[in-house]
Amino acid sequence: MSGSGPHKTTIREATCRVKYDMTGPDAGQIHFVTAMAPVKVVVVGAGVIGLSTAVCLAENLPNCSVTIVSQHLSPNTTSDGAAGILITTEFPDVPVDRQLRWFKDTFDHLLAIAESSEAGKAGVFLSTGCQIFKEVPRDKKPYWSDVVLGFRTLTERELKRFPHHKFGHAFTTLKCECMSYLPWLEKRFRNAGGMIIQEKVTDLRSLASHFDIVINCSGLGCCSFLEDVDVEPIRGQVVHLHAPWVKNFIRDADGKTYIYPGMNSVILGGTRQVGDWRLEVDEVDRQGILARCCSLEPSLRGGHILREWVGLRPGRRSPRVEKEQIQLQDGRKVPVIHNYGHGGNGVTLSWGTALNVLRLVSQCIQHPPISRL
Ligand SMILES: Cc1cc2nc3c(=O)[nH]c(=O)nc-3n(C[C@H](O)[C@H](O)[C@H](O)COP(=O)(O)OP(=O)(O)OC[C@H]3O[C@@H](n4cnc5c(N)ncnc54)[C@H](O)[C@@H]3O)c2cc1C
Ligand SMILES: O=C(O)CCC(=O)C(=O)O
Repeated sequence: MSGSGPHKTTIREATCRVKYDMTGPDAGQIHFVTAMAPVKVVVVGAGVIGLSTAVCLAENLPNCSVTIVSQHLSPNTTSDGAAGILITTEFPDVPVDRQLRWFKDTFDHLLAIAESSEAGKAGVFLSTGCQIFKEVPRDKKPYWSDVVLGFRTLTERELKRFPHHKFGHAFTTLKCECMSYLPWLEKRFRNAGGMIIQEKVTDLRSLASHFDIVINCSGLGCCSFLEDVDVEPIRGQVVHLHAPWVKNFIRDADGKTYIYPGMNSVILGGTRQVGDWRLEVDEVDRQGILARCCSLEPSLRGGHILREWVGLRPGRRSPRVEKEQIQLQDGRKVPVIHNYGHGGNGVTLSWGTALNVLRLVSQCIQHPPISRL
């Protein structure tokens, strides 16, 4: 954090932390908390990864105070523009059972929201459709098939809709629209006593000098203060179409063409341009997206464009969810927990990787390398 400190920066309704109810059943714990200063945790980033992580920590660790420091807030993060469909790929450097847990934890968390009266406010709902393949895949049943609902193979009759494709899956998954979900999470975070500071971090070390534990959820932004040669942008362009008659999603398994009906528009995608930092809408990309999507779902030709958007996915061979330690000049060792590099799967893995961070922070608190504890 820069020398200006939290009070001189843009603090959005900074709320005080009132974790313990003096009159509640946990009144006995008040003594403990007031006698011991809370562990000060800072989360860098307020996209879907940062907010999910901050909520998990603030709601589950009563002896921690949690602050988010973020350059951009909703609706100006990459997460805000994501299609928000829960679907995953396989990362090469993470054991499959760990990836499965990240996905299942996220799915179960969002399914509970979709089934609750909060669903509309949070922008989370079930979505049914199919994923189709131009060639029959070697692995006909992906490792995540039991996480989604009603997974099955497409019938020959269903496949007739897609003459250029030879195989397909049908299933029900979730769609989590971050334009609604992020403000909803932000409110939940503030209700748990969390504080948000809008500021750019330029150096983790100086941030660490103000906190006991640092959590890095800065997505592609980590490039500005971290040396990680594996991180690169993967540009994605989408078109929002008004076509309310389209109810089911269609995804080409190559990941380049998809049609995702949402609350207010159908999202058509996409592009995956590795190393491309351009944020402007590209005319040629738009024509390609429309042509490919209309060839899968010809009725889209009757829709009209509402808006277009470009985002840069935080590309990495595999997400980085792990702990390291940095040593400050005064000798103090501060744990830094990374949670970034989710590529095109950040919404899909958001709650699962946040819970993973919660487990890592809990270990730090039980075995603190923090000199003041
Ligand atoms: C077109 C498109 C469609 C997508 N569709 C899906 C989908 O359907 N399903 C899915 O799972 N994923 C999807 N994704 C991927 C998803 O958007 C990302 O994986 C996800 O947004 C990453 O979240 P994040 O919180 O890590 O990053 P971001 O949303 O980029 O958030 C990073 C945060 O860190 C802050 N920050 C960065 N640097 C600094 C700094 N130096 N100091 C302070 N703060 C900093 C930023 O301001 C921001 O608040 C899509 C992506 C694109 C581009
Ligand atoms: O891959 C998909 O189909 C969902 C959209 C997405 O995740 C992306 O464009 O990054």
